[in-house]
Amino acid sequence: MIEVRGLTKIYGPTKAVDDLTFTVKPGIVTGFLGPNGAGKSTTMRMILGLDRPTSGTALIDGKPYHDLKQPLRTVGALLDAKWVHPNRSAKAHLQWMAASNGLPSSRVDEVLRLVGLTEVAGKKAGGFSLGMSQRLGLAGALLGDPKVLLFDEPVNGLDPEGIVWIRKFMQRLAAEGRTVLVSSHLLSEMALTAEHLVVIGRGRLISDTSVQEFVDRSSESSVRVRSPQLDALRSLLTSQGLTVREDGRDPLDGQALVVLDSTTDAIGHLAGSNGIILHELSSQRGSLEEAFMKLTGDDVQYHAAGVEEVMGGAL
Ligand SMILES: Nc1ncnc2c1ncn2[C@@H]1O[C@H](COP(=O)(O)OP(=O)(O)OP(=O)(O)O)[C@@H](O)[C@H]1O
Repeated sequence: MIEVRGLTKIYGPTKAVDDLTFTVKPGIVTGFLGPNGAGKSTTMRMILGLDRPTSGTALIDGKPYHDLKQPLRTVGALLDAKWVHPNRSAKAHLQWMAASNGLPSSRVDEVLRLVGLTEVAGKKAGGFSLGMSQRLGLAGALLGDPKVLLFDEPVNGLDPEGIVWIRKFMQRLAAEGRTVLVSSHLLSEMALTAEHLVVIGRGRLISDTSVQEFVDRSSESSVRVRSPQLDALRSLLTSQGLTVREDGRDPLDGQALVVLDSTTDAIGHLAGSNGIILHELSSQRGSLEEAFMKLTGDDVQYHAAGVEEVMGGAL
């Protein structure tokens, strides 16, 4: 379990992390989401004792990182996959890590197998692709068989196959009962990976809910209906106080209506009990990224304002 309480970090004029409070529970993947510069890395660094908080606390299994007796046995982290010595083999790198942390060298072969690097264990890590480097980083994080894992943007720059692999791997680690915190600036990726979401913007907490709740709450939901009795349907819906929009986007389908803030169940019942035939009844959702941008819009540190300024200047 990770407990963050009133965590704050100030760098000169910048409040990188601003009074953050949240808990990361075991058994599920928790996504740590925010636009670039929101303070995700700084928060993770403070949890891992790499940065000192200006105020507040970050506890791992009830203790600050520096009070952990054998940190690598409690918490593993993947912050920057490229910090490996380029001339060392993957195996030598892990053996060095194990030796310097008092972990048995027998664990090295085990973690190489877990991340699927056994075949290339003797190769120099400097020649590894990003995907292989990420796997090596994961192997390092798992050396001490820790119950708590932190990953900072682990899928950044990976190809689709690498992304799916990492996603499944993190879910497996959580299913084993571990606490898994993964940062990302992509909601769509987190929606597929995590069960719970901690969302921040400009260092502040925006939301701390299940992924489902976050998606339901933040994306506009509407229902698209087609009917041979469109006029009767429109009158019925508006008589119920529903907001209805014409949707002519598919001329081959004929005319359709879009009903805002309602459900397919409610409209199906209403049409059925009034004897109106429906040819289509489908729920529509705004894209997740749209929802995320709407929610964090005011909190994005570097707005695309530059673009408007350039455009404005050109006009
Ligand atoms: N060592 C530092 N000195 C000064 N400012 C810093 C330092 N580290 C981070 N910051 C600032 O703190 C803010 C948060 O940065 P942080 O890297 O934690 O964000 P992030 O959410 O991880 O974003 P990204 O995905 O871009 O890394 C930014 O404004 C950043 O410029």
